Formats: sequence, structure tokens, C-alpha cells
Amino acid sequence: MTSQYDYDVLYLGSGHGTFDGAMPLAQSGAKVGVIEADMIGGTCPNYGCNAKITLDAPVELTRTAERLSGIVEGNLTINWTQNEAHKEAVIKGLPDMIGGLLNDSGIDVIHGHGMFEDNHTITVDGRSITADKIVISTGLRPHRLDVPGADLAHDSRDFMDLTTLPKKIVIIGSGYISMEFATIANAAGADITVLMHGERVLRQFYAPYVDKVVTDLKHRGVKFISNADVTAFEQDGKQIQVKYSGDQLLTVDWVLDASGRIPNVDNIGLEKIGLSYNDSGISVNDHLQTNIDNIYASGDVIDKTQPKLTPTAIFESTYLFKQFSGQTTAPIQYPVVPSVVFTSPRIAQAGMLAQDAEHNGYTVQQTDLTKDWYRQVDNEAIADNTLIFDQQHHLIGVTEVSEQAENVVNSLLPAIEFKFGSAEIERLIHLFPSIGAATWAQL
Ligand SMILES: Cc1cc2nc3c(=O)[nH]c(=O)nc-3n(C[C@H](O)[C@H](O)[C@H](O)COP(=O)(O)OP(=O)(O)OC[C@H]3O[C@@H](n4cnc5c(N)ncnc54)[C@H](O)[C@@H]3O)c2cc1C
Ligand SMILES: NC(=O)c1ccc[n+]([C@@H]2O[C@H](COP(=O)([O-])OP(=O)(O)OC[C@H]3O[C@@H](n4cnc5c(N)ncnc54)[C@H](O)[C@@H]3O)[C@@H](O)[C@H]2O)c1
Repeated sequence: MTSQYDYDVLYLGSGHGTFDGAMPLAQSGAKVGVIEADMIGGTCPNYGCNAKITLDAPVELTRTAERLSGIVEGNLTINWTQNEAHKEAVIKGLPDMIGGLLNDSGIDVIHGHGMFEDNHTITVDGRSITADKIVISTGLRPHRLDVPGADLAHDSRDFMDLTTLPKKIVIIGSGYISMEFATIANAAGADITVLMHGERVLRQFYAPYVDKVVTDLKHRGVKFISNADVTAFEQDGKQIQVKYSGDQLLTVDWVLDASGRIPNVDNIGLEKIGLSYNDSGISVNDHLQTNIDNIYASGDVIDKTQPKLTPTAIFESTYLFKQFSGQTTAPIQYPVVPSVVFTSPRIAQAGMLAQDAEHNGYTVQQTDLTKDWYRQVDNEAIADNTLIFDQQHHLIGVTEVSEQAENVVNSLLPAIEFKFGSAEIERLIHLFPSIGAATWAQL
């Protein structure tokens, strides 16, 4: 690489779109810098996946106890303040840990907001830093409703920092964050109303399975109002009035605006250098290269069809490492990318979606898993899956709603990605009894 610049590769943002690839790149001898305006490690460890799944752990426990009620005696409740404190304890060391790994790899971490000066220069607090190649991995930030009183609403990060759980919460939107946080807050005792933008909850997931989760949440007291067009928020003493759909009014203690997340493409000087982007993010070619030759993008900030998730960001930053270190010149080839919504039960999917299969002449195998003895061990009440096979009986898609849907889908990924036939499947011995054994017996 070159010595004309301060760095061979400079990353803007320090999330998974950066660090999983930046570390091996630095270890391979490249001079690497990482600029971060906020917390090292970005969204996932600090105010995304890791924080959320920690808050969810007691929800799972209470659900299991509920299913085994009569065998497990006593009424389990979630102490929110302790739950939040536990989440803090579990994740608070992550930025230092990731920062330490970056430093140990020989990477310079530069704190501050980065802005492009020219194609090879980023300015941080008046200091110009130059690089041969630059990777933009600035991620997403919460979309905020543009209505009067919008400042009275909060985002997912604020929710995860609540030390006391408000009694009455309204959640705007019905996507991933809305459903996961409705599940957690409802289980911890809050009164939840979901104001839906349209008619559908979790549009990316198979509607019949989503309906099962929504019906269950309704039984637990969560209210869903469809086609609720929020027009304003107003302070009403200690409470907030939410105006929607003309003259409809809701009075609540706390508002979670979960109306989506938007790419961090503004205020970083992209216009100045003529770098192409749109409302969905930065446009890249099949080498993750932008319209400016030496500038690449990675992670959620990319305008892409793949789900904007941590494993995708890891795959992209690792691909860029291989490209920059000369290990590959090939275009990026995404493997099957699974996704899961951590409701209780979960909905997970990978490969061909159940909603797309019927139109394509594939074999669609739908199973009511509540009839499976293994799922009866802890009285699973909602457990279904759809397996999709091609003409050669290779598994090409799976969608499942169940308590262990994420583990089922994880377990089946090799079968989909490597097109396992009966010869490979028969060679596998699974631990018994286990979800893997129960799952693979379905193939
Ligand atoms: C509440 C929530 C829960 C989630 N749960 C899951 C989950 O369970 N599973 C999953 O796979 N995914 C989940 N995600 C998504 C996951 O967090 C993202 O896909 C992942 O973090 C993307 O990584 P990234 O590096 O592209 O972006 P980020 O992690 O967002 O990192 C971008 C970084 O860039 C920094 N930055 C931005 N602009 C600048 C600038 N100008 N100068 C310097 N730094 C800058 C930001 O401060 C940030 O640290 C969740 C997201 C949220 C919000
Ligand atoms: N389990 C996971 O992997 C996980 C969990 C949380 C978040 N995430 C990531 O974070 C991203 C963002 O999650 P999210 O829930 O914010 O987004 P989302 O896209 O899943 O949901 C946004 C919701 O807001 C609604 N909406 C859009 N515009 C609106 C408006 N003007 N008024 C009211 N509602 C409106 C949409 O109809 C939708 O229901 C996800 O796409 C995903 O990439 C992943």
C-alpha cells in the first residue's frame, strides 16, 4: 500500500460494518484508522442487539414458567429497574473491549464527527486526515416523525435506558423495534398501544405467523390501532397527548417513535465530493465501491436488498478486508441471510420466503409443531413452520414461529446454503434430545 497518505484505509464509523474487517486488515500490515463520533462498536453492542436481548432474557423465562404453570409454582414478575441495571452491567464493558481490540490490532481510533473534505481527506474537529481508501460505515439513525411536539417522543435507545418503566406507553409503527419492545414492555407490566401506519405488522414476515404473535400480544393486553396517522404530540401535565387520524386522542406517559431508521448520509460532506446516495443509503457496485473509485461503503448505510442486520454488516466488512488485502477480486456474493424478530415466540426466516413459495411451483411443507413431542416438553402453544423444497428436494427456504425459531433457522442454514441432499443429511448425527434433532428430522 501507499505512504502518500496518513492511512491505507480509513473507516468512518466503528460498528460491525467496520471493526470485523478493520482488525484483520490492520493485522495483515495495513495502516488503518477508525473515526467514531459516539460509542465504539456502534449500534449493535451499545443500543441495539446486545442491549435488547439482555432485556428480553427475563421475558423468555416468564413465558416458560407460564407454559409450565402448575408444575412451576408462583407468579414470576419482572423487576424493570433490576432488568435495566443488569443490561447495563452486561453491555457497559463492550465499547472498551472493542476499542481495546482495535488498539491491539494497531488501529488508530479517532474520536469525533468526520466530514469529507475531498476524496482522500476527512476532517475531524478541524484536523485533516488522509487515506488511500475510505470506507463509509455510518449506519442508520432513528427516523423521527415530522409533526408538532415531535421532541416529546423517544427512540429505541432512550427506551433501553429507562430506569423506571412508564405505566402507559404508545409505540408508533409496527416493525421490528415496535414488536420487540412491545413484547418486553408488556411482559414487564406496561400498558402498550401500537399505532400502526397501515394494516400490517412486520410486513417482511409471513402474515399467518405474524397474526399468531399479534393475537397472543392482544390476549396479553397490547392494543393495536391500524391506519393511525399521528398528527401531533402535546404535553398534558406529566403526560403526553397523542393526536392521530383526525380527532382521535390518546393520553400516555411515554412515546416510542419506532417509525423506522434512516441512513446517516447527511452532514458528512457527500455532496461536496459528489458521492451518490438516495433515501435508502449509499449506492455501491458489486465490490461495495461507490461512484468514487477509492471510496467504499459497508453495513447498514448501503442501499441494498439484503436485510440491514449485524451479520450482513459483518459479512460486508470482512469481504472488504479480503478485497483490500488482495485475497479476492471477485464481486461480493452474499450467502443466504436469515432474519428474526425477537418477539415471544420469535419469527425467523431464511432463503425463499413462505409468502413467495406458492407461486413458484416448489414443494411447500407446513407443519403444526405443537404436535411434535419435543415442543410438548415445555407446552409450546404457538409453533409452526414452513419448509420449502426445490424439485430435487433441496431445502431452499424456512420460516418458523416458535420459542426457538432462531435456533431452528440457524441450524438449517448449511442445508440451504450448501444444497444438502439426502446423502449429506443422512451423514449427520444430532445430539438427542435437542431442537437440532427435532428440526432435521423434518427434512
Ligand atoms: C434497537 C435495535 C435492535 C437491533 N437488533 C438487532 C438484532 O437483534 N440482530 C441484528 O442482526 N441486528 C439488529 N439491529 C441492527 C444492527 O444494530 C445493525 O444492523 C448494525 O449495528 C449495523 O452496523 P453498522 O456498522 O452498519 O452501523 P452502526 O452499528 O450503526 O455503526 C455506525 C457508527 O457510525 C458512527 N457515525 C455515523 N456518522 C459518523 C460520522 N460522521 N463521524 C464519525 N462516526 C460516525 C455512529 O456513531 C455509529 O457508531 C438492531 C438495531 C436496533 C436499533
Ligand atoms: N431482530 C432484529 O434483527 C432487529 C431488531 C430491531 C431492529 N432491527 C433493524 O433495525 C431496523 C429498524 O427497525 P424499525 O422497527 O425502526 O424499522 P421497520 O422498518 O422494521 O419498521 C418501521 C415501522 O414504522 C412504520 N412507519 C413508517 N413510516 C411511518 C410514519 N410516517 N408514521 C408511522 N409509522 C411509520 C412502518 O410501517 C413500520 O411498521 C430494521 O429494519 C432492522 O434492520 C433488527
